[in-house]
Amino acid sequence: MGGFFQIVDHGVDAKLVSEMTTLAKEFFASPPEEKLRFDMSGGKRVASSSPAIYRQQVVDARLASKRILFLHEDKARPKDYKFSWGMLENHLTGEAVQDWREIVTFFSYPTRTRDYSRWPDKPEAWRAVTEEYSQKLMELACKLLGVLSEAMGLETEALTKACVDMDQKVVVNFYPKCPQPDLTLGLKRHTDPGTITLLLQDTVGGLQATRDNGKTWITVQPVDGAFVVNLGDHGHYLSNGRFKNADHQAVVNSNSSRLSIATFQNPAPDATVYPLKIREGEKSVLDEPITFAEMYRRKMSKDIEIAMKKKLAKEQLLKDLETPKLETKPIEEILA
Ligand SMILES: O=C(O)CCC(=O)C(=O)O
Ligand SMILES: [Fe+2]
Repeated sequence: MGGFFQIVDHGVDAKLVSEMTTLAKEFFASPPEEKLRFDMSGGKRVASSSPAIYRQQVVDARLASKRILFLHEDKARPKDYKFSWGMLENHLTGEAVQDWREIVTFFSYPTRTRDYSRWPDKPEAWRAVTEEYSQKLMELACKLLGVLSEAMGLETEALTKACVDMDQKVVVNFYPKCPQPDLTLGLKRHTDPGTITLLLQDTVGGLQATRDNGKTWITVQPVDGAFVVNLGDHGHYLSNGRFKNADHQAVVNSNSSRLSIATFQNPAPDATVYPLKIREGEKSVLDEPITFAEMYRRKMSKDIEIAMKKKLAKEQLLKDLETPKLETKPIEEILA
């Protein structure tokens, strides 16, 4: 289905997986102040040497506090509750950010870049469990990349090597129950930028894939103990489009909250992005080799462009609705 497959018997201990989810649920049940200590909205890695980035983070954290308080203070919700909380503005485009989710992120590889001060220290066991989980998932991801390399007719290490010093980021997504789920999304439609993603989802379900450009969406049914696997843009380019970068989104519902843990395997920022093999008669999906950082920059600016266009179209529509319509007839009809 649309670029996803699920793996069972993957060798990651079931106990480790259940500890990881239990601790994550405990974290999201903690008070907003506690969670905000680890706010990473904007997805930035903390660079302590860069005061500009640090300031940006403080601003983001304040914005996000509104978001989390809205979510948790039921008392503050008016009776005729409308979709009102997600209206944080993207400071670049003015587009409303409407994802109905909270996230916590662990930048876990390369290990030398780990900043434990940004890893939640509560629940206490979480750090050690996450360390083990991220290591096991790194191993599993490399195994999968080995199989995929062989499927491309390359040496087992080909895809891993192309990542140079592979990055890993663990993102824990918590989607609270939503009173009006049809007005929002847990996570807007996207493709993951990296090489390969391993997702652990609970039994609620909400991940959806498409293969007809968003006309229909198919739910990726939860399979107990399985990892949902998809390739990202980098995997797509390296395979010259043979492996699809899965187009997906997450929906929310009014009955229960949902938890998913996404482990993203990305190449190093300066790794080269270019097909590893171009089969006879095929054209390269890329005009020239670029770095992963450049690939990511292009993706982001394209996303911003699309968001801007949408915003302009919306504004135009509102303007059109305001202008009274004059009846128009061809001149011949009027003169006839
Ligand atoms: O929660 C999900 O099912 C999807 C998560 C996802 O796509 C992501 O974090 O990139
Ligand atoms: Fe994703």
